[in-house]
Amino acid sequence: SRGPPGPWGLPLLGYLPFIDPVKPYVSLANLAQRYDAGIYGISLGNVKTVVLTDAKLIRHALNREECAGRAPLYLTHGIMNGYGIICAEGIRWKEHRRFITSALKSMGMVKIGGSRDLLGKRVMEGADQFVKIIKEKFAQGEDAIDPAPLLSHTLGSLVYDIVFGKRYERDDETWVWLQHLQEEGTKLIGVAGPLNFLPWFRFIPKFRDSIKFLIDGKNKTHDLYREQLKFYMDSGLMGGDTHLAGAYLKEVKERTKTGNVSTFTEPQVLHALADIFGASLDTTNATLKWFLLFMALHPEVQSIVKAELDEAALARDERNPRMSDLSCCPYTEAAISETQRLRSVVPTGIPHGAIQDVEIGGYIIEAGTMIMPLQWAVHTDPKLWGNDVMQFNPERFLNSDGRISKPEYFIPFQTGKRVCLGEELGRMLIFAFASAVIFNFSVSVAGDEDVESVLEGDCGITLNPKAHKLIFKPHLPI
Ligand code: HEM
Repeated sequence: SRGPPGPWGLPLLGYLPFIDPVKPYVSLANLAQRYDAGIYGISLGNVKTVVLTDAKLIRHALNREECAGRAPLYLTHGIMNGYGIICAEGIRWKEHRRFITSALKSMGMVKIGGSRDLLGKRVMEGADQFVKIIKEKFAQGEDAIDPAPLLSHTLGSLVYDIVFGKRYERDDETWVWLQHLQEEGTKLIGVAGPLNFLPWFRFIPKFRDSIKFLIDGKNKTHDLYREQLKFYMDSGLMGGDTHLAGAYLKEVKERTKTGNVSTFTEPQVLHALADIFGASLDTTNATLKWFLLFMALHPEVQSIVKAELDEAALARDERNPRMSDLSCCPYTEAAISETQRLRSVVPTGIPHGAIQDVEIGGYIIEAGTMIMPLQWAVHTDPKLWGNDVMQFNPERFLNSDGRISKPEYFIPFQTGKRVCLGEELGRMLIFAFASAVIFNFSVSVAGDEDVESVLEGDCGITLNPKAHKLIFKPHLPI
């Protein structure tokens, strides 16, 4: 048996010292150019890693049961202890993946049907909040605005409502605190951070503090969620099919009655709800920040999107976009896809772990190996996308009759056994905010921004643009 080829590393550290800590995905993608099969092996500290950069191999590997585990990372296994859904494996993962998928369907995360319309309307109303706040700011003479905190609040409270059935006011102390934890947490938990690979790093003060922050944060947020669940149980108000917390409580009640609690225990439910909140918010938030930035930098694209949205609204004789417009606004959808391609929000991909030895691309991957589907390499490969691969060009997602066309090697949600289970909700959230903003405002970059640097971004678990301000000019007088 032989493993995939790869570079030599140092004892203990492996290849880690040669990876740019700011842009690990770029180092890993550059390294791929030495190994033309689209697969190579490296050691990251004590974690054996196989990096996949070929879309076909990625599709093949992520479809295999043997590759459906998670990587043995300290931050995921050490902090989450295998609870929840993102880090779970085996029976726990299967039960909760099935449960959450079906609960989200009942809440309206379906491609067609009446419940989708309800969820669509709810999501659109969440996006209107964003528009409303920007208009207020504009009326007060504030023209250059940092979109990040406003997105974090409006998108965040919408997602919180979907998961926990509650909305917070913008200045609520608990809510401000929760947003802060969420943001700092995702910064600290970078997939390629050294803590994951060198467990002894946790004795270094800086890292010890990060871990303390993460664990304290986890415990305190769980206290908050537990209180919310207790309220629903005591009051019997489980919220119909309007939030995931209620769905979980009903399931637990049912299972307790029939003596089949299985993995539906309190810590598991808390971790699962926290996972869904984080997984939906961080990814859509980062995507929207990139989208608004690209719109601001490409006025010609922005005006085509605006015209398309106008036409769709006009056809319905209405003054605002609707979720159903997603199916008749291919250019807008293409602009969103192009955003997801040019700035993969999880550039290293969310790694898997091999549960058993498995052969991929003619090489043996041993049980316990981390499998990294390097989205960045696939999404910036000139052999797939052409020489203008680093340019923002939505047209590459349109076919000759103007319809949306997404190639198989476009994998922002990954593929296979653990493919993002919230893809449809993610698409709805992004379309709602993207369409509401472009419909209402002309967006441009504030004059004094260092665009190059903003575009480089900051990479934690997700890749976000660096802080920046945009100018939102209402299309209609307000
Ligand atoms: C732009 C939006 C989003 C992007 C780019 C995105 C991307 C991803 C990726 C790359 C994965 C890893 C899949 C794998 O391991 O093979 C993932 C997993 C996951 N996503 Fe999303 N996601 C988005 C939105 C959402 C939303 C809205 C939800 C809410 C339900 C969600 C819930 C999850 C969950 C629970 C997992 C773990 C699945 C598992 O381990 O079985 N995501 N997502």
